[in-house]
This record gives sequence, structure tokens and C-alpha cells, in this order.
Amino acid sequence: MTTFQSLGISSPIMKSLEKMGFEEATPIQEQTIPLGLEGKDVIGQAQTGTGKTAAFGIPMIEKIDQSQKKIQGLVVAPTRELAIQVSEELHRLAKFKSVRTLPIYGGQQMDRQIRGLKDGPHIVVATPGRLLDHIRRKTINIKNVHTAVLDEADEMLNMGFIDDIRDILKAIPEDRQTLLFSATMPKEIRNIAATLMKSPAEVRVKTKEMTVSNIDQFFVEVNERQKFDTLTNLLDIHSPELAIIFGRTKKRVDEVTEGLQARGFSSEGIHGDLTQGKRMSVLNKFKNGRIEILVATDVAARGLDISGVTHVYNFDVPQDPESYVHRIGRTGRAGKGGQAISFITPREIPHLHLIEKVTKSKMKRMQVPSSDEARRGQQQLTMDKLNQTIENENTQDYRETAAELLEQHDSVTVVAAALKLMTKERRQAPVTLTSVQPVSVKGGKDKGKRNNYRGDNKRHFSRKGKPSGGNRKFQNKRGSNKSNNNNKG
Ligand SMILES: Nc1ncnc2c1ncn2[C@@H]1O[C@H](COP(=O)(O)OP(=O)(O)OP(=O)(O)O)[C@@H](O)[C@H]1O
Ligand SMILES: [Mg+2]
Repeated sequence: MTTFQSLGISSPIMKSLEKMGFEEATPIQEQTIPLGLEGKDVIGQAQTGTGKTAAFGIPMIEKIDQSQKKIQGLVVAPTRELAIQVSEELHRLAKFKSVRTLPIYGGQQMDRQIRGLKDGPHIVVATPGRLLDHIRRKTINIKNVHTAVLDEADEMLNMGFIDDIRDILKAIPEDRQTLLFSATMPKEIRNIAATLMKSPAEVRVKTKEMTVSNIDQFFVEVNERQKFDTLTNLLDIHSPELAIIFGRTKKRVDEVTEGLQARGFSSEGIHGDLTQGKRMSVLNKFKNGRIEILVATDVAARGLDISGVTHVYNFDVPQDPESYVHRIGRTGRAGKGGQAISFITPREIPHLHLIEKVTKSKMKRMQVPSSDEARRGQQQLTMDKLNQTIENENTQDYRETAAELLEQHDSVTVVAAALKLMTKERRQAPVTLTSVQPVSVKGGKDKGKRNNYRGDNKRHFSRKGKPSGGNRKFQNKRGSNKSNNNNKG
């Protein structure tokens, strides 16, 4: 066990850590905080939910001179929601040091951001597009930045933002410290990343698997047309506290959300076509438990830290193994348990094996649930409530009526009627979704897929809006990047 104290952390930050309930440093924190404090460049890789934010946040905050009203730390993150979240975590960590952090992202009014920037934050957490906007308009001064962090670095580089990131880093003095963090870092991306840094130390928290062991991983083999009924049956059986369902496209997310609502589930969708205000309000409702199910594109796959997510469903299997790692990593965070269930159509079985191979983890087969099991699942919830009432509540006032009922009917009939009354029966609304193409590893038109994953740099790194070559998978990827730009502004 490594205490934060032994890492040489100052007392204001120690105080924050105590308030946040952090008792000991996680392995990535233990290994990177000293390097960060020494001013070394670091490529840090550790599993999802293991505290990478504080791993770069603590040394960054330690090095801020709060008497200087200048931006000294800069974090770049791929999505708006993540920029906000990281900014909040840094704010909590810096609570007793009066270090001010400001998130800057697309979809928010420019003049408001400019006012915020004029107020003199010490740390800015930004999405790449909006940050470049400010740099080009000269509405941000990052000449005094001494620490720059790329959170989810592989994703930003993979999205074709390498030139944008270079432009951003060019605007910062060269003697800066640069830190790169992610749960995944394919070799070719790491090589590119290293070109942005000065002889970086590579810290990889060694584990056999890329995924955390506290997530139980399953797959269900289903036909495309069975997916939706299977999903609602599973939701009835699992009755998750909070669940995230990942769909491949925005349209898919909309359709699944509508279908779930039609069947009486409390759910909303999030993707890049929604206004920033809507995205925030959906996410906040989910965080507060006012909706139980969040249906999302990959915009919610990276970095989001929402406590209480017990289940992740890959309604559509993700395109590449990295994406799988990040999606399922929305559960099982900070040592908690979780379940991940991936829907695989028969033609996608080879893709399942590829994911298992790359992530070095195994998904257990889960049988397709029957509607009978789903019904039992719903009734189980009622039974639990009933048992709780029997154990914890005084039911004295109801006994006379109960006895009266039992004179009229046999006991099973009475209890069955009470169960029926209490059980929230699903509306059996018919739901038909527009089919999506299966993902495949090899053969025919999807052939480029694997090559792309394996790391044809040209495909990974060409700039947005400049598709290179006729690779179909690549164009799909670009297609989704167009939406990513919306998403990730
Ligand atoms: N030392 C610690 N002790 C207890 N909780 C911690 C500690 N460090 C971080 N946490 C908490 O663990 C959760 C996950 O942390 P964080 O979001 O930084 O993970 P991550 O490694 O960045 O994951 P991802 O790869 O998904 O981005 C957060 O709620 C954070 O506050
Ligand atoms: Mg993170």
C-alpha cells in the first residue's frame, strides 16, 4: 500500500484527497506522480477507472503558482462531457490551494468562454476544436503553460486530430512537460505520441488483461432482429441500478431509446446531434438516477466516471477492441463490480474472438433469455419489495383485511393478485429497429477493418475532411468521425 503522503504531496492537496475519500494511491498514481513532480514527460497507461485523472492532476496542481493569474496547466480531452468532468475533478483536488480551473468546449457560447478566460484561470481543460479556435482568435494565452496533458490521447490521435494537437502544442513553450494518458495505447499510436514529447517515460500498469477483473464479461449470440426483445428481457432480469447501452449510430441510439420508452423503461439517449444543453441535462439526469438507462454512441465511451453504473450493454458490438475496453470500463470503476453484456450476431463471432484476443480477456456465453424468465425477473423485484416490507414494516393495520380476503379465496390466489397489482408489467409495445450491418473481421467488403485496427498509420492519422484512399472501413470511420466532430467539439 502506498500512501499519498509518501509520494511527497503537499498538505493542501492531502487535505483534498482526504475529503475525497482517497486513502491510498492506485498503481498508476504511485508510479506517475513522482515522475510528474520531477517534470518528466510521461506516457501513462492503466486500466479504466483506476484513477488516471488524479495521476496527472495532482502533479499538475502541485506545480501551479496560484499567485500568477496565468494559464499554467492545460488538459486536452476528446469530448465535452469529459472536459467538464476532468475540470471538476481537478477543482476538487485543488480545493484547498485556490487553483482555478476552467473547462472550454464546443457548443458553449464563445463570449462566455472569453469572459471566463479573462478571469485568469490557472488550468484550462479543453476539447481540441474549441481550444484551437481560441488560439487562432488569440482569445487564449497559453504562453505560460508548463504542463500539458492529453487525456485519452490515443482516441484524439486516432480520430485524425494529430495536426490539431501539434498546432496546440506548438502554441506552448517547448520546455513544457507533456503527459499522455489512456487505458489503451496501440503501439503505432504510442510511436506517434512520442513525437510530441521529450524522451518520455512509459508507465504501463502491468496486468494480463486490458480490462479490469471486477467486470464480469458476457456475450449473447442473437440475430439482429432479436436484439431488442433480448435487451428488454435482460433489463427485466438484471434490473440494473444504472445501465449504459451502446449503439453504433445516432439513429440507432434514437430508435433504441424510443423503443425502451415505449416499453416503459426510464431511458434517454445521448449523441452528438443533440444540443450541448440537452447532452448535459440527459447526463445529469442519469447521474442523479432520474433516468436508469442511458443509451449512447461512443461519445459516452471514454473517460466518463459515473458511480452506480452496474451494467453496460453493447447492443451493437464495437468496431475495435480498444473501443470495447473503454465502453465496458464505464462500469467496475474504483474497485467496484460490474457486468458487461455484448450482443453478437452469428456473423460477428469472429469479431468477438478478435476482441477477446486483443484484450486478453474472455466473455462467457449468456443464454438468450426467454420472456418467461423476464416475467420472473419483474416479479422478483416485487417479491424483494414484499420481503422487505415483511421484515421492516409494521403491517398490523392490514391483518384484519388480509384475514377477510383469505376467507374468500385461497392464499395463492390472494398473493398472486397482490403481486400482479404491485408488479410494473412491461408494455409489450412492438418495436422494430432499422437493421445495421454486422461488423466483421475478415472477408469481402469489410476486409479493411482489421488492417485499420492493426495500425495503418495513414488511415489512423490523416486529417479529418481529407479521406485517404478507398478503404470502406476507413470511410465508415471517417463518416462516424464527422459525427464525432459534432460530438467531440
Ligand atoms: N486513490 C484513489 N482512491 C479512491 N478512489 C480514487 C482514487 N483515485 C481515483 N479515484 C476515483 O476513481 C474513479 C475513477 O477515476 P478516473 O476517472 O480518474 O479513472 P481513469 O483511470 O481515468 O478511467 P478511464 O480510463 O475510464 O478514463 C473516480 O471516481 C475517482 O475519483
Ligand atoms: Mg480518465
